[in-house]
Amino acid sequence: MTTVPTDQRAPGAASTADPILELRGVDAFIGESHILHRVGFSVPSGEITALLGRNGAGKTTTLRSILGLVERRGTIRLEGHDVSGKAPHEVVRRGVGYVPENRDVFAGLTVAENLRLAERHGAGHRYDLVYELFPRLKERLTQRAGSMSGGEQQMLALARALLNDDNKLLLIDEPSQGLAPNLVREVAIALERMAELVTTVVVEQNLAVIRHMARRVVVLDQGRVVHQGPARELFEDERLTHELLGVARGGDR
Ligand SMILES: Nc1ncnc2c1ncn2[C@@H]1O[C@H](COP(=O)(O)OP(=O)(O)OP(=O)(O)O)[C@@H](O)[C@H]1O
Repeated sequence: MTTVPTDQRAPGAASTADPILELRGVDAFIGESHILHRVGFSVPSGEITALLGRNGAGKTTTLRSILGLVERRGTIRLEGHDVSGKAPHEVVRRGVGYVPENRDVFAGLTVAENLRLAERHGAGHRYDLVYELFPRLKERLTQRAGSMSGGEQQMLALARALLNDDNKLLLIDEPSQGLAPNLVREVAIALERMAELVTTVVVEQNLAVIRHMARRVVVLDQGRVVHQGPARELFEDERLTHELLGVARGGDR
């Protein structure tokens, strides 16, 4: 079989290469609680994989396990390298960008300072792209992040993850949470552009957002993978969507 080099593929095209990320038999623990049970899935490069499931299913814990922010066992491979025993800073240094649910910007610092702090030594920094995708940030470089709207803070968090050109994988937790509908659309468009450059795993409850952008889905329930495959297969099957996510086709959560 001939493998098409990543740089010659159409944006978002399915990859025939090895997965960029692979989880096998991953268990995760928070204190005494056993949260993830034998979680396994693969993330092909060059596309968006959505991590779905009801509240408390284990989506955030899965992202945190990849980063080493919770105690985990099992195998996690990034570009074929086993990172399952690595500390968070080591995983990040291998080119993983993380946008947590709470956005995690430095509220007391300006937009420009927040971006400067995200610069990774040794990487190129894509300021032009960041300002093209998020023109509002360019207009607010001297504004303190804490005084910006929730949507603008989300854009800053995404910009921080996108800034380093050696990032190979972005892990983004609930990007549309708490945003007004017009900002949800803006963030969704930015995410799609970002994913053309960097493989993305996104946790998202808003199915209207995810059904347009995700190529693959992984569904979790009670810490276990209960479904994975092409996004279209799930979203075109109303019964399955309802069974796995508790919503009817076309419905948001
Ligand atoms: N610090 C913690 N201590 C104990 N249990 C926790 C902790 N954090 C999460 N959990 C539990 O782990 C399970 C998975 O939580 P997680 O946040 O990963 O789910 P989620 O699918 O991201 O949920 P949501 O969609 O509501 O954000 C839940 O039952 C949750 O109560």
